Amino acid sequence: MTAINIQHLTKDYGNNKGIFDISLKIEEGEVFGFLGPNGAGKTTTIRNLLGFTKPQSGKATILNFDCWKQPKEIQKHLGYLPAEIAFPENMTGTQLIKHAAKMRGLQDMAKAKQLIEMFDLDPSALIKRMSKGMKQKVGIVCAFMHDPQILILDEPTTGLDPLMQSKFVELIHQEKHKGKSILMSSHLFEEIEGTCDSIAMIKQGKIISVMQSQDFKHFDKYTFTITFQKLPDFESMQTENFVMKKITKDTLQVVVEVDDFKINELIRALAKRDVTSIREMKYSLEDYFMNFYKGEKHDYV
Ligand SMILES: Nc1ncnc2c1ncn2[C@@H]1O[C@H](COP(=O)(O)OP(=O)(O)OP(=O)(O)O)[C@@H](O)[C@H]1O
Repeated sequence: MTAINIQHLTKDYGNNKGIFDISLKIEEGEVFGFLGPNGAGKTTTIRNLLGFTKPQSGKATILNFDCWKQPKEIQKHLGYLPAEIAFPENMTGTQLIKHAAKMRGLQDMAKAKQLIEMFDLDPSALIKRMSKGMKQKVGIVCAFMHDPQILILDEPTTGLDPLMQSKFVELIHQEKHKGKSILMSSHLFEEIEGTCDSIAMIKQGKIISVMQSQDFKHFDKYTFTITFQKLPDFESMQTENFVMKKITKDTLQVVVEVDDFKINELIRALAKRDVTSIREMKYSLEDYFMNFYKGEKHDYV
């Protein structure tokens, strides 16, 4: 069964802001990454799924329930982590978690306890005294504790330190293993690259591409900016068999792109020369997608 089905959804805020004719399908048991730069329309799409806003046209369903007309039915099966959590500040984390459980009629707090331990959270503090990361952990407990079939997570690792981010990835793997359907938004490719079965990219309110994991997992290129000490080394490097993306004589700098299987070759080439610095450049989201679509597929618009 399709877990989340978005068909031709449009929410136009004017001035080209909003989402326009968005269609996406997330199948049962699938982890789906929703990627896009700031302001691209990720939260707007998610707010429509939650039934918070009415689309001007199109339709979204979760487990075949209409997101706008049947949000209560959906709630029973849904865990939601908002991008910006607005908690009542005068409660402690424990009170809030208990309150959220009561609202859901949840008796069994075993999973909540397990999550609190996993994320090393002390929920006894007042929420207004909590750091952003601690609040995020409380949000994660509330989103996952009732073991929902569907999870919608809006920028879930915001505020988490690297250790906690990797715990979060572990949690996603556990939930996926149990057959949960997960929609996860992010503006960081690396964040969802390792967890998602599919990734959709949204830009200026439109879906510009959808990729399956077998496509993006095979994309392993690295880009390095290398600075040489001496002109002859800088010049001779250009005769080596590497893709030079940029050559700057003034600074004796080259930008080299290599496939992961050619890394050793690059190291050998550099060992012969006097290098003053080498820096790996992270691909931007768009670079990843643009590279992927170069040559192979042409549905990039
Ligand atoms: N209620 C609203 N009224 C008017 N414009 C809005 C409203 N909500 C969102 N927008 C605009 O719609 C666009 C999409 O916003 P949205 O919050 O969906 O982006 P996002 O992809 O979630 O971004 P971010 O990564 O920054 O959270 C933005 O230009 C935003 O300013």
